[in-house]
Amino acid sequence: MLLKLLILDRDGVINYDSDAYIKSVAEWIPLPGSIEAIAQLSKAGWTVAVATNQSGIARGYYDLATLDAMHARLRALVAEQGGKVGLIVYCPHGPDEGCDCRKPKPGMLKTIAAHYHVELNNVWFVGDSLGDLEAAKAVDSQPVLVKTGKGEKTQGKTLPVGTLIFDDLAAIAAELIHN
Ligand SMILES: O=P(O)(O)OC[C@@H](O)[C@H]1O[C@@H](OP(=O)(O)O)[C@@H](O)[C@@H](O)[C@@H]1O
Ligand SMILES: [Mg+2]
Ligand SMILES: [Zn+2]
Repeated sequence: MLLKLLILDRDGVINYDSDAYIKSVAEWIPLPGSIEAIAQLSKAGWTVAVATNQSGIARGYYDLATLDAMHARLRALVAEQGGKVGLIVYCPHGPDEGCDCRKPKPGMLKTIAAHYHVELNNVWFVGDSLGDLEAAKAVDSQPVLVKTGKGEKTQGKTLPVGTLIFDDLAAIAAELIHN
C-alpha cells in the first residue's frame, strides 16, 4: 500500500515564525488550526513528517534540548487530538557551513523518504519560504506554499513551476482528506 506521506516545514507552517527566531517553547506557538489539521490528517491515514531549518542552533540562540522540547510539545498537542506526528528532521547548521541538509538543499526530504522507504516524486512538501519550495522541486516533490508565516512575502517571488498555493495548513488538510 502506498504510504500517504505529507512533509511540512515547521516555522510559519505549523507555528508562528519570527525574524528573531523561535528560541524557546514559550515562543513556539501553533498557528490557528495547525494542530487540528495535523491530527485530522493522521487520523485519516496520513503520515505527517517535518523538515525544518534550525540555524538558531548554530547561531547559539537555543540548544538541542530546547529544540527537542518544542517538538515534544508539538507531539503532545497533536496526541491530545488523537493524532500523531511522524519523523521530525532538522538542520542545526548555519548558512555558511555547506551542509547537505539545509534547505533549499533537499537532504532532509531524502532522509524522510529513506526512513519511510518511499520515493519523493509528487510527495507534497508544504512551506512558507522559497527555499522550502526549491528543496521540493530539487527532488521532484510537489512544492506547496502556504500564506502563513513568510508565505505572503514568498508568494511575491518567482516560484517553482507548478507550486500549489493554499491559505494555511487547515486548507491543505481539507483538500487532502476530502479529495
Ligand atoms: O521555516 P523553518 O525551516 O521551519 O525554520 C526557519 C527558522 O529556522 C528561521 O530561519 C531563519 O533563516 P536563516 O536560517 O537565518 O537563513 C529566519 O528566517 C528565521 O526567521 C526563522 O525563524
Ligand atoms: Mg518556514
Ligand atoms: Zn544542515
